[in-house]
Amino acid sequence: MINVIAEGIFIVNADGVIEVINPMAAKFFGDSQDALVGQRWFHFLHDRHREQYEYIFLNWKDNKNQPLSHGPKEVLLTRADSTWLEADLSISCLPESLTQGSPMFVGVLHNLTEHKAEYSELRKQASTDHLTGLANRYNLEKTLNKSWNDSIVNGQPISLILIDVDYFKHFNDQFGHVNGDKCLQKIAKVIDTCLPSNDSLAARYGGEEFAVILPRSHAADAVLVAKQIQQQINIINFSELGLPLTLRVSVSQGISCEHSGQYRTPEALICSADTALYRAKAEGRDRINLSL
Ligand SMILES: Nc1nc2c(ncn2[C@@H]2O[C@H](COP(=O)(O)OP(=O)(O)OP(=O)(O)O)[C@@H](O)[C@H]2O)c(=O)[nH]1
Repeated sequence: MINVIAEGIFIVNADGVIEVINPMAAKFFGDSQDALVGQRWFHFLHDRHREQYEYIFLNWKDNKNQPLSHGPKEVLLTRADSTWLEADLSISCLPESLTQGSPMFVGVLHNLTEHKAEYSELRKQASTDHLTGLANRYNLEKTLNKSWNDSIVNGQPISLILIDVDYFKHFNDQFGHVNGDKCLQKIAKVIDTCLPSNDSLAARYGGEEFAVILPRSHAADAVLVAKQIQQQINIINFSELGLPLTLRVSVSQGISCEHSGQYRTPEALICSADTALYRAKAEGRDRINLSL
């Protein structure tokens, strides 16, 4: 039965030496069944887990109370060809009635590689805006909370820019929603290229509104980034979409900066940038307003 089962199964003695191994477990360990029998199974664990299991197995004989059986735990295998494989490992002590009194253990391995890849893809999708590829609002709020806490702990400033496309309804009405989407993609790309550091984040905040988090940045640094965004957006070319060569878009931007306890929460920082953005709109658009 164990030869056809889709999980990796191996049986080891009290020294951790493999006595029986099924084809799936042999595949996980990266060698033939014959070559694996007689080897200590924990030698195929990544350093991170090897010492722990070696210790448990080698001490088990002196301390029979030490629990060795456990349900699924994530481990990293270092296979015979030195590649890695992420797996769930369960270990159970076989009843003595089955092993003629000598202690034996059965290990069950479940390959996690596909789950991990799917999980990381799902995580990526859950935090990304599908139209622009920027971080979505959920990701923005999560990152802002983290950056905010880091800044407070380290006594560093943090700035936030809110960016809203000007007269975008007019753009959609005149050139169509599909071109509107392409325009948002171009704007997102520009904003992303204006980020000054790896820990800055550009996000789509909502419809035609974007946000930039600038950890370790004073207001003056944020103004420089906003100016760069303004200039680069002003020169976006839409001619390859078949739109007029002279077409120009602009954005209004509101900036807030926390540097010495002005704001009590990340939400207050967002509110303040929003008020500054509102003023930038009211003052005529295509401009940057700094919240004081
Ligand atoms: N194409 C497209 N349009 C969007 C999207 N999300 C929001 N919009 C449009 O963005 C427009 C926003 O319009 P308004 O809130 O009136 O703002 P505005 O026309 O940009 O004017 P101001 O912000 O005052 O300068 C609306 O027409 C929305 O339909 C989107 O994902 N794609």
